[in-house]
Amino acid sequence: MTLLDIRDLSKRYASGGRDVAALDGVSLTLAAGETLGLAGASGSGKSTLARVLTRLVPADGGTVHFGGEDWLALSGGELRRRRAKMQMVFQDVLGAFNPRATVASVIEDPLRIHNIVPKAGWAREVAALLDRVGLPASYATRSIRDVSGGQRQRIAIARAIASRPSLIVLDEAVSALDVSLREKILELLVTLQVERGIAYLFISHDLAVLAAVSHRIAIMDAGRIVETGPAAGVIGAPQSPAARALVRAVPRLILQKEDRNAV
Ligand SMILES: Nc1ncnc2c1ncn2[C@@H]1O[C@H](COP(=O)(O)OP(=O)(O)OP(=O)(O)O)[C@@H](O)[C@H]1O
Repeated sequence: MTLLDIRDLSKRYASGGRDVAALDGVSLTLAAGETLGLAGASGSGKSTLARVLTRLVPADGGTVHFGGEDWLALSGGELRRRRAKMQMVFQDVLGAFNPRATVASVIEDPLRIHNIVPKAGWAREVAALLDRVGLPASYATRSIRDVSGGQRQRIAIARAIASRPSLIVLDEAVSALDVSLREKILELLVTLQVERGIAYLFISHDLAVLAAVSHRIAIMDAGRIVETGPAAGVIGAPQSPAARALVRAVPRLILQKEDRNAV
């Protein structure tokens, strides 16, 4: 079942006298429960796509249907309500939080905003979500600034799944972590996906990361999707110059991993 249908999305930026087509006719689909890996060189438009999809910046043209709804046409209270279903995890998104914010308050936000459980149930729900991402319930009272980078990403994932989304957009979500932490977070994400049927748009400049989690991979270059296919195909036999350059940058051993089964 198609969950996300992106058609001909465009976004231009004018900066310093330059006019940049950050998104230049991007079309992609994502099935329920699927991971689509999105790779591309720096500046190819990956983060712009994440920001347009999550409604942080407006598109100039094109359409997005999410769960069958005209996603870019939603506004106000309707958009706020529907946002429960599309969450995001960016690179250290919680690092920008108020240093006095507690872990509990960060995870309670979506419970409150989306009215997931009544206030009396928040503490129990926060404890369950922390447990689900591998952290003790005692972390709830810590300040968000007093936890490590890896723990912060676990908390960001707990916050993202709190509103029971059908899609999570992850933009370089594991890029700041060292290799062993990164693997653990990727395992957690795959387990959560299997348990809850969540689809991921998984953005990374690192094909080795995408090889580990993606069912399909799309390659971006200069605001365009230049290649899409099953992960094993794109990595094993890249067709476009952009995909070939990304594959060349990854050690051979890592790419010998088995492809994830198609959903
Ligand atoms: N707010 C902005 N103002 C002006 N130009 C921007 C802005 N955001 C992005 N761009 C430009 O749009 C293009 C795409 O940028 P984007 O950040 O989406 O690429 P990216 O693939 O995510 O890169 P990276 O991997 O380095 O994050 C780049 O040329 C960038 O300079």
